[in-house]
Amino acid sequence: MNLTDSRRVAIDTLLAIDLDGAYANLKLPEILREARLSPRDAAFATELVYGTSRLTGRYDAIFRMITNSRSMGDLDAPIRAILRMAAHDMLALKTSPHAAVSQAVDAAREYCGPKPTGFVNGVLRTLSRRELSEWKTDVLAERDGLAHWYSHPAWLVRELSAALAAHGEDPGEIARLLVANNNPPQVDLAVKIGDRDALIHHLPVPLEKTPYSPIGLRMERGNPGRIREVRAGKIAVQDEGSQLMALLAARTPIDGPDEKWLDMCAGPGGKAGVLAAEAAHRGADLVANEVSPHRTELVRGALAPFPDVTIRTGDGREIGAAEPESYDRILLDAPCTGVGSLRRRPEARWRKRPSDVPDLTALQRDLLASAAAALRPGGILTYVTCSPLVAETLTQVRHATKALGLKQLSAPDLLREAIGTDIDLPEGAQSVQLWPHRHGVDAMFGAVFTK
Ligand SMILES: C[S@@+](CC[C@H](N)C(=O)[O-])C[C@H]1O[C@@H](n2cnc3c(N)ncnc32)[C@H](O)[C@@H]1O
Repeated sequence: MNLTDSRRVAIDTLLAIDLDGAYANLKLPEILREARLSPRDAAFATELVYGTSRLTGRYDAIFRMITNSRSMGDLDAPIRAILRMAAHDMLALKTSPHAAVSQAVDAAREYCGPKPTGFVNGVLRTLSRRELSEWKTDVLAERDGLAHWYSHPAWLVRELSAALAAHGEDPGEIARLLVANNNPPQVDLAVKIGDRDALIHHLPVPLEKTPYSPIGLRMERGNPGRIREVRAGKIAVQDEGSQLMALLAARTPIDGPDEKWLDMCAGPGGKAGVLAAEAAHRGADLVANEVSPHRTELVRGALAPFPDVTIRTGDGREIGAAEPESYDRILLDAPCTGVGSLRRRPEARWRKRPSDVPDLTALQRDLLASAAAALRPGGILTYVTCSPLVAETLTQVRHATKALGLKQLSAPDLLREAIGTDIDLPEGAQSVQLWPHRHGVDAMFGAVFTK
């Protein structure tokens, strides 16, 4: 049996991710376009790429056991990709060991010549002799076994456990969180223009209402691009957690005028779309600001149905000084590690470093100071991250109240009262921290302040 086209596509994509820092969601479609696979083979290649990328840490731990601690980094890149893919083929997709091993050996020969075929064959045969549950017991018993088995960097597991505890959750839930990070998310849609209850019956794919967001629809399967309203920008693909944060920013009641709104870090324009729809209903003017020119163009695309929004490129850190006390309502959806949305980006967790955090938290602090200065007294500032890490969330809230003198409002109460969302959150929490394993959404954080 020759190497199948779907496995060749998977190996090429895994190599590009490993060697060139490619993103699976961009590279795979490019390679699939050239390969012209049948829809079924394309789906198989997609599962191989995404599944292998998500569970790389688990498979590497098993290979270290089989090879007496030989590091995967010492192997040639194609052999690394082939072994990981074959492990996923066998252990997760339940391809027969005979077929999976023979495909891997063919692949090794095609990519690297005959020399490594014996090694690949031997390692995979050893892997196939034990059940998944037996490997699990052994890997979990290792130091950092939880991180290895659930395929996350060990530092990140420590940070996520600390975040669960700090946000009032049970840190014993960490394994459930890691499992949820390894499950591909459903597709959520936000209805920006139109009535969700009327639309749900007229759209060409089966949809349900999201459990928490009053503007959300959920698709378990299918291609949102088939929906005309999605192509027209009236409905947008957006995680339900992000929808809730945008609604929190838009609907928190305010004393006095409510006319000038700012989205300080708007790219690529997801939450700005929700804000624009709300601003249009309520006669407010929205400024959508973004530092990166390329991402400003994405905002322009996302806001095409809302021509009244002012879209501009600029550094949010300068707005406070340039436009002091000018805005009634500000959303600061801050640049962050993004470790709350690991479900979406299978390779992302391996690219984050603990050393990324201090630069980001410094930027977040500067943006918060600028937002606080740009807010008029009595205005509303909503601080959001797609990360639950303590340094990016609760530490920044403390900074906002202690150093910047902002007053925090209860975001859980506001979710209930202003958005009508009854969501299970820890008793006494003042901020909202959502979790994939608890709420089925990205781990978004939101805190609301006034000054
Ligand atoms: C978390 S993303 C925002 C996501 C967006 N609100 C949405 O819902 O689609 C953070 C954005 O902040 C931008 N950014 C980073 N530094 C900035 C700065 N100094 N001023 C303004 N925007 C900045 C990044 O380019 C990125 O687009």
